[in-house]
This record gives sequence, structure tokens and C-alpha cells, in this order.
Amino acid sequence: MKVAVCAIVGRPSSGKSTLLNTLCGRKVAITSPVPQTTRNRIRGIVTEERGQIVFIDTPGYHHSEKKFNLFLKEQVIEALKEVDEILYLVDSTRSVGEEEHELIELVKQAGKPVVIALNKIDIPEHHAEGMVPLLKAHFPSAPIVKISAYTGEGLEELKARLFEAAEEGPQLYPEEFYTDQEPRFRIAEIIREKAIHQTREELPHALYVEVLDVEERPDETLWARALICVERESQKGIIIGKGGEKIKTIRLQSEKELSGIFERPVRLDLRVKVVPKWRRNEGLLRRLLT
Ligand SMILES: Nc1nc2c(ncn2[C@@H]2O[C@H](COP(=O)(O)OP(=O)(O)OP(=O)(O)O)[C@@H](O)[C@H]2O)c(=O)[nH]1
Repeated sequence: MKVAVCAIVGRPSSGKSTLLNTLCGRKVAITSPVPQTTRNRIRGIVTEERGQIVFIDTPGYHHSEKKFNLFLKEQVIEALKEVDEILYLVDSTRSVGEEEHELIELVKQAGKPVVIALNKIDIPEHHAEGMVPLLKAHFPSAPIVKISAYTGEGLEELKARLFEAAEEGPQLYPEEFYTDQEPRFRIAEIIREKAIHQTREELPHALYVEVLDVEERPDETLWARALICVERESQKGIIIGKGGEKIKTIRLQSEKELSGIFERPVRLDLRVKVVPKWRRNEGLLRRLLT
């Protein structure tokens, strides 16, 4: 069968997480309209008769020099070293800027087979056609497919191109697997997604989630204790909300979604903790990012 480990690379908000979820048919990576939601390399797995593709969802690529963003950039570079092929995702509704050019160079340097997907063609203002000559000039042998990660348009063709670029090999994961994320990590990601959605305006990136304990109770309930960590005391109040309303919503939404994922009741004990300047803490960033 055809087997490949494939990195999805693209600018922030190009739709990498959305694409991964649509391709895998399930929710494996959290999505959000706020850029830079993805901080970890999450794998989604597509298994079909013709083969298996293991996707690595890389963080959005930034060319800013801030320490936080440098870490994200390192993640992209590291991810590309390990893979067999690259799915380069381009947002066809945005103009090609400096950042896209940097990314083109990065993908070229990797020297791996590349499949290019021009995303968001469901949006009428897209200019996918206009982008083709530039991409062809940089990647003469790469197939270019126009897609909508959102509606699923073009994804069959995209998968066909990815399988074509893959080599013959043994299956890497059993076919019932669609992600190799640890439960602890999945729990943290779902809580983080709900917390971001609830506090989008006030603190899009100022939080992370740490799962302290996960326990299977005798009645088969999965119980987890987690901390939502913020940078400042004022942000703690935002997460908790008036009379605890917000954190309750975050908990209920997370429990509901996690119960579906783990196919059993999930109960969460959520607390908020202030961890000053966590984004400048190198040890913590390493732990969160790797
Ligand atoms: N209309 C439309 N919207 C899309 C499509 N793909 C993604 N989006 C939207 O674009 C936004 C960003 O999508 P994500 O999948 O979170 O993007 P990402 O590339 O993973 O972002 P980072 O985590 O910042 O790297 C979300 O609001 C998506 O719903 C698409 O094909 N069509």
C-alpha cells in the first residue's frame, strides 16, 4: 500500500486544522477564527484501501522574531525534516506577501515531494487562478489543487495527488486509529478551544491548559482535573465570568464534546491559575510545544 507521513504547512489561518478535520472525517485539531491556535504537532490519519497518510499539523508560520513565534517556526522546520511529503496550503483569499515567500523558500529547501492546495475557493473573492503562475514557477513539478477545506470541494483530488506522491510501504497505524494523541492532550486541547471561543475578544492567546489528573471511575466515567492558566489576575476574572458563568459554560461544552470523543461520560474539575509571563518561560514553552 501507499504510505506517507505528510506535513501540512501554511500561513496562520490558511485552514490547516480545518483541512485536517475534514480529511480525517473527525475533529482531531482544534480550530478557531483567531490565528495561531495550533501550537502542537497533531497527527490525523487517513486510512483507505489504497494506503495510509499520517498528517502532521504544523503551527502557523510567522516571520516575526518574537521568542514565542520563533518556537513555532522551529516546529515547522523540525516537522519538515521528519516527513515523506509536504502538503503546502495557501489561502487563496489573501495576497501573497513576504510571509508566503518565506514559506515558499522553506518548503523548497526541504526537498520533499510537494502537493499544493489553494484553499477557501468557496469564498467568492478568492483569487486562486492568479496564484497559479507564481507557484508553478517555484514548484514546477508539484500538482496544484483548488480546494475548500470547509465544504470538502477538491479534497478527493487532493487525496489522490497525495497518494500518488507517496511510496509503497507497510501500514504505520491500525486502521481504526485516526489520531495518536494522548487522552490527556486531547482533553487539554478541547478545553483550550472552548476557553478561547468564550473569551475570544479579551484574551485570544493568553491561556494554556494543563491537565493534572485523569481517572477512570468505577462507573466508567472519565474524570479529569485541569487548570486553565492565564498571565494576569485580571484575566482570571474574565475566564471565571460573572458568578462563575463563563467557566461553567467552558466546562459544560468541554464535557459534552469530550464525552462524544471518548464515548463515555466525562466530568471535569476546572480551576483557573495565574502563571505570570508564561509566554516568556522557555521551559514551559518547550513542554507545551513538543
Ligand atoms: N470559507 C472558508 N473558511 C475556511 C476554510 N478553511 C478554513 N477556514 C476558516 O479559516 C479560519 C482558520 O482556519 P484554521 O483551520 O484554524 O487555520 P490554521 O491554518 O489551522 O490556523 P493556525 O492554527 O493559526 O495555524 C477558521 O475560521 C476556518 O473556519 C475554507 O475552505 N473556506
